[in-house]
Amino acid sequence: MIPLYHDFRGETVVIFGGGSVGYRKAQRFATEARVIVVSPKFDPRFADLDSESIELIRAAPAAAAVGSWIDRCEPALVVIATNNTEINDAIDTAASERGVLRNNAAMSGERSARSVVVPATVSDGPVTVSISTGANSPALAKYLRQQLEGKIDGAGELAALTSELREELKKSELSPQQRRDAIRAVVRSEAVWKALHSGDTKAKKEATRVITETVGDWV
Ligand SMILES: C[C@@]1(CC(=O)O)c2cc3[nH]c(cc4nc(cc5[nH]c(cc(n2)[C@H]1CCC(=O)O)[C@@](C)(CC(=O)O)[C@@H]5CCC(=O)O)C(CC(=O)O)=C4CCC(=O)O)c(CCC(=O)O)c3CC(=O)O
Ligand SMILES: NC(=O)C1=CN([C@@H]2O[C@H](COP(=O)(O)OP(=O)(O)OC[C@H]3O[C@@H](n4cnc5c(N)ncnc54)[C@H](O)[C@@H]3O)[C@@H](O)[C@H]2O)C=CC1
Repeated sequence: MIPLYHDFRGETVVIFGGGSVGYRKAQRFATEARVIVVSPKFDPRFADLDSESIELIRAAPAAAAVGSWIDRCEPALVVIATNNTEINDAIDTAASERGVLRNNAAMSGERSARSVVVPATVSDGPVTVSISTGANSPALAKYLRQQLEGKIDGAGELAALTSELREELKKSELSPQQRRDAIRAVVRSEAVWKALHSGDTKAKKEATRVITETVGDWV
């Protein structure tokens, strides 16, 4: 399996099943997408959710009706998380027939076309590290995520800083090779990471110094 990143802003995600798995996936996708959860019962934690992006629909669609629910919601992704195997299979088939991406939470192992896996994720700003065990061991994915938590602190800020520096470098006389060397030196610099971790404003100054050290005068 090859990981890809998908921008869900402005998109709809439909989740069938409002149990503990439906709740976790709803929280996750509501950070970007509009989320619709279809379920006859909801995990009590949904009542405390303060998110305008999540709509709860109390219904228990029959196997023959799930396709029309998908047609009405026009989702970018369908999450399959009911405790009813027959319904889960019917949703999987209906989404597949429509060419809609689906995340089947009730299934492990090999996937077919457009059947995607949700990885465990560690984020710092726009930087995300995702862990998948190829749909073999979710508990291991979670454990590895916990081990990585806190390890990428500062990466979000460094992404923003290097993005700014790349623009500045493009305006200089440096060759493309020199610009690449400069950016590579900045992201590897212990002094830059140290400045980011201490939360002061010296990171840009440090990065500028590292670039000069690497390629000479450039400003
Ligand atoms: C295939 C996949 C499909 C998908 O959902 O995309 C899938 C499937 C299944 N999970 C099951 C169980 C558990 N899942 C978790 C936790 C997570 N599961 C997630 C992803 C995935 N789970 C995908 C593979 C990802 C990969 O490639 O590694 C995470 C990473 C992301 C997320 O869902 O948000 C999230 C951790 C988030 C975090 O904390 O960072 C825990 C741990 C816990 O609860 O403590 C348990 C109990 C322990 C255990 O059983 O391992 C079962 C059996 C259900 C049953 O027994 O009935 C199935 C179905 C089956 O195996 O048949
Ligand atoms: N991917 C993952 O991380 C995990 C997946 N699972 C699997 O995911 C599924 C759901 O697990 P849980 O949330 O723990 O179960 P749960 O029993 O807490 O929730 C299932 C929900 O589905 C609803 N439901 C029943 N019929 C429905 C229908 N026709 N349409 C819509 N909703 C319907 C129920 O009312 C309930 O709210 C199970 O198949 C389980 O094996 C379980 C644990 C983790």
